[in-house]
Amino acid sequence: MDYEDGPVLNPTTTTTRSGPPRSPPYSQGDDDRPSKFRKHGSKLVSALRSIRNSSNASIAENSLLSPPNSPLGIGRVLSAAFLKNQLEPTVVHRAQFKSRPSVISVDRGVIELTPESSPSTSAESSSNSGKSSVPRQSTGKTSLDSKFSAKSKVASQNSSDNKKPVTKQVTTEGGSNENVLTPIAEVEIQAIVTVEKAAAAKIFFECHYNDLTSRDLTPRSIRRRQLELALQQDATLLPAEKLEKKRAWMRYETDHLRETRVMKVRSVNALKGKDITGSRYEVVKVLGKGSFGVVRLVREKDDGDDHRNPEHSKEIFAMKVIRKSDMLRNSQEGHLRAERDFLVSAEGSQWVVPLIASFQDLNNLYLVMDYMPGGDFLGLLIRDNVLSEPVTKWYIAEMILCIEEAHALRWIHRDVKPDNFLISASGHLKISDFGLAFDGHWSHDQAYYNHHRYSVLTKLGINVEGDSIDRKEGRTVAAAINMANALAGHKERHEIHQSSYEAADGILNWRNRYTNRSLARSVVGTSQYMAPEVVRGEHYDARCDWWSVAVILYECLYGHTPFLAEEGGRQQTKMNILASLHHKSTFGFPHKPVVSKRCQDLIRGIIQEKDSRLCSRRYRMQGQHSGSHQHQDYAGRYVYPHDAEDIKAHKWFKDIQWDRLHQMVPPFVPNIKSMDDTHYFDEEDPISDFSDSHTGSPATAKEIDEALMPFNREIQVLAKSYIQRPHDSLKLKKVEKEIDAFTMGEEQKDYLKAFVKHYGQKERKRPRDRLLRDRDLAPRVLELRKKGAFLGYTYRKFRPYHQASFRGHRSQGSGVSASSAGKRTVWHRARLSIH
Ligand SMILES: Nc1ncnc2c1ncn2[C@@H]1O[C@H](COP(=O)(O)OP(=O)(O)OP(=O)(O)O)[C@@H](O)[C@H]1O
Repeated sequence: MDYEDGPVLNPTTTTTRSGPPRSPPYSQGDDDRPSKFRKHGSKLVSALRSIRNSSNASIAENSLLSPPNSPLGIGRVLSAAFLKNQLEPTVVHRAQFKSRPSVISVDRGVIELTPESSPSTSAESSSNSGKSSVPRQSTGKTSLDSKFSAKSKVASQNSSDNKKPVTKQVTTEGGSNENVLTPIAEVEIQAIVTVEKAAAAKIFFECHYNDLTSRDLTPRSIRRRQLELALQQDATLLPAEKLEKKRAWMRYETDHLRETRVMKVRSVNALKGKDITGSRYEVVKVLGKGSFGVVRLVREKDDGDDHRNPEHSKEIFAMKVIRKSDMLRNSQEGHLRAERDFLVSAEGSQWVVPLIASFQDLNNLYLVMDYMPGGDFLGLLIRDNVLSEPVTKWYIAEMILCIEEAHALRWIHRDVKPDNFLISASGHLKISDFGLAFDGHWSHDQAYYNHHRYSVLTKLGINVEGDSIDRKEGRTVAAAINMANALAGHKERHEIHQSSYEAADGILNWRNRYTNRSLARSVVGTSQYMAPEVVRGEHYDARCDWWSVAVILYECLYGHTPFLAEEGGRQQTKMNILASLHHKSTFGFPHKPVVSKRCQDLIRGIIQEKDSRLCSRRYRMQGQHSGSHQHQDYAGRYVYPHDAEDIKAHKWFKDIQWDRLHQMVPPFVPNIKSMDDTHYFDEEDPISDFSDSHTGSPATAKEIDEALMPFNREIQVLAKSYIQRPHDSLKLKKVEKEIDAFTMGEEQKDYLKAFVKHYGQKERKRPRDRLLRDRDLAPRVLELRKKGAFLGYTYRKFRPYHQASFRGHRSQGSGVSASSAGKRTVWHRARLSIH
C-alpha cells in the first residue's frame, strides 16, 4: 500500500538556527525570564501532574478513570479546561509552589520541585541563586538551546565541563532539600521528555472524552434495547422465561465489564513490562505479512481464568500484530487509531471482519479478529486466474455490500483491492484492512499528534537537530520555508480559535469544525486501484471506492488490472489512469475472454470522472439540500449510505437478490478439515514471523562464530561481511544470489541465507519525525511513545457465552470454535467449481 505522503516532520523552525541566537530560556533569572516561558513551565507541570496521577491510577487503560455518571456534563467541564489550557496557561494552584517547578523532576517517581532560589545544574537556577558550584557562564551554555541551536552548540563544544555531572539542589514536595547529581545533557533531554508526556496526557484525555461525549447511546444501552426488542417480538416465550433471559443477560454484562477491566489492567501492566499480553495466545501459524508486522493464526491459551466456559479458551483467531516502533517511526499513529476505531464501530456487521479484542504491550499493538479460513480474495484470483461472469458477479455484489457497510458508518476505505476481502468459513466475503480508512476525524489525522508535541517545543524554542540530512538541509532557505508551512498547516488544523471557543456548542467538537479541507486530499491507496481524483490529489469523496470496485471487476474477468504499467512503475500506472479518461486507447476491453456487453457497460459506467461515475446520483446533488452535511464525514467529504444504488440497479445485476445474498451459498465454499486448517494460506516460502528476525541486542561475536562453524574460513569472512551491512529486500536478494553461486550443497546455501536474514540488520527507513531521527533523543522518545502513544487502545467485544439465543439482529459471528466446529452447519464441504 502507498501511505500518505505527509510532510517529513521537522518540528522546529529552522529560522531559529539562522536567526539571531535566542537567550536560552533557562539561562536567566526569574525576573528576566519572559512571562510566556514561566506560563509554559507551570502548564507543563500541570499537564505532567495529570499524566503522573493518571498513570498512578492506571487511568490510561483502567476503569478507575471511569467518568462520572453524566459524561456530557463532565465532558463539557473537561473540554472547557482543555480549551482554556490552549488559550491561556494552566495556573497551578498550590500555595507552597512559590517557585516554578522544575521540569527535571518530572520523570522521577515523585514530583520534585526546584525552587528558583536554589542552586541548580540548570543555568536558570544557578543564575537565580548565585550559589551554584557551577560558574554562571558555563551553565549558561547548558540551557535548552545549547543542544539544539547551532550557535550555542559551538559554545557548548568549547565548554569542557558542560556534560559533567553537577550538583543540583531540589526541594521535594515535603519541603526537604537534597542534592542530586544530574548530568547537564540529561536536563535537556528531560525537557523533551516532559513535553512528550504532557502531549500523551492531552491526547489521551481529548480522545477519551471525545469518545464519551460524541455518542448518545452507549454500546451497553444499545445491547439492552436490542434484547428488549427481541424479547418483545418473541411470542413463544413465557413471561418467566423472558425474565430469566433478562437476568442472564445482566450477568453477561457484568462479566463483560469485569473482563474488560481485567484486560485494561493487563495492558497497563504490559506497558510497564510486567505482562506480555500477546503471550496469552499460542501461535499456530503466520497467515500474512504486511507493511505493519504480521497476521498470525492463534489459539487462546487456557490460563485457568475461565472456569465457566471451557469452550471459550480454545477458540482460534487471526491476530494482527503491529510493531509499534516501526509505526511510530513512520508516523502512523493516526492510521492505527483509525483502523481500530473503525473495527470497533463496525461491531456486529456481517460484512466487516469482526474484531474480538484490541490491546497492547510495550512493543506491539494487537488486533484479534475472527479467523477467515478461506484466505483472501487475491488468493482465489491467483488460483483461478480468471473467473466466469456469474461467479464474478457474485463476488462483486458481495464487495459492494461490504463497501456500502463502511460508507453507512461514514468511513471511506481508500484501499479497496482483492487482498482486502477475506473469505469466511461459509464462503462469504468480509472487508478487512482499514489501515487507510478514514472518516476525517481529528484523532485519525497524524497532524493532530504532531501538533501536540511540536507546538510546545516550538514555543519553548527547542530546536531539535535531527540527523545529518536535517543538519545539512536546515541551512537552506527552502527547508526553512517548507518547515514553516508544514507547521502552519498543522497549527491551523489543530489549534483552538478563540471564536470557536466562544461559539462552541460541544467544545470537544471544535477540531472537527476547524478541520482543514486538505485532509480530504491525501494521496493514499494502491496505485492500480486508485481513482483519478485521488491520483491528482483533488478533493475526493466516497465515490473513489466505487472506481476501485470496477478495477477489481475488470481484473476478475480479464486476469489483470486495466491500468498496470509493465514499465515505468507506479508513476506510469497513475499516468495510465489519468489518460484512460481522455484517450480510448489506454482503456479498452481485450477480445478474450469474451465478456458480455452489459458487463462492459457497467465497467465503463464506473470508470469515469467522479461527477459522471455510476454509483449514486445524490453525490451530484450534494450540498443542495439543507442539512446535507449529515452525509459528510468530519473532513467534509460526502459519504452517503447505500450509495451503490445505481450500480445495484444496473442490468448486469438483474438476477442478484441483494437482500438475500448473505443467506445464499456462495460459488466457492472453503474446504476446511479442521478449525485451524490454513491450507488457503500456504505459501511456497513460509512467511517468517517478525519475532523470528533478530531484533533484540546484537548477537555476540561468539554466537556468530558458532553459527558459522560448519564453513571454511573464506565463507566465514564473506558471511560476516554480509551481516555487517544493513539490508533491505533488494540487497538481501543480491546477497542470496551471490550465495547461490557458491560451490556447496543446497542445504548449506539455505543455511547461509537463513544466517544472513537472522543476524543481518534490516535497513531502517528514515523516520518521518525529526525527534526520532535525532541520534541522542530518538531512543528515549521512542520508548516514551511506545508507552504513551496508544493509550485507550484496549477493546473487548461483548460475547455472551450462549450468544446464539441473544444475538442482535445484525450480529453474525463467524468465529471458528474448536468444540463447535463439528456441529456447525456453515461448513459446506462440497467445494463448487468456479470455472
Ligand atoms: N482475519 C483474518 N483471517 C485470516 N487471514 C487474515 C485476517 N486478517 C488478515 N489476514 C491475512 O493477512 C494479510 C495481511 O493483512 P492486512 O491486509 O490486514 O495487512 P496490511 O499490511 O494492512 O496489508 P497491506 O500492506 O497489503 O495493505 C491478509 O492479506 C490476509 O491474508
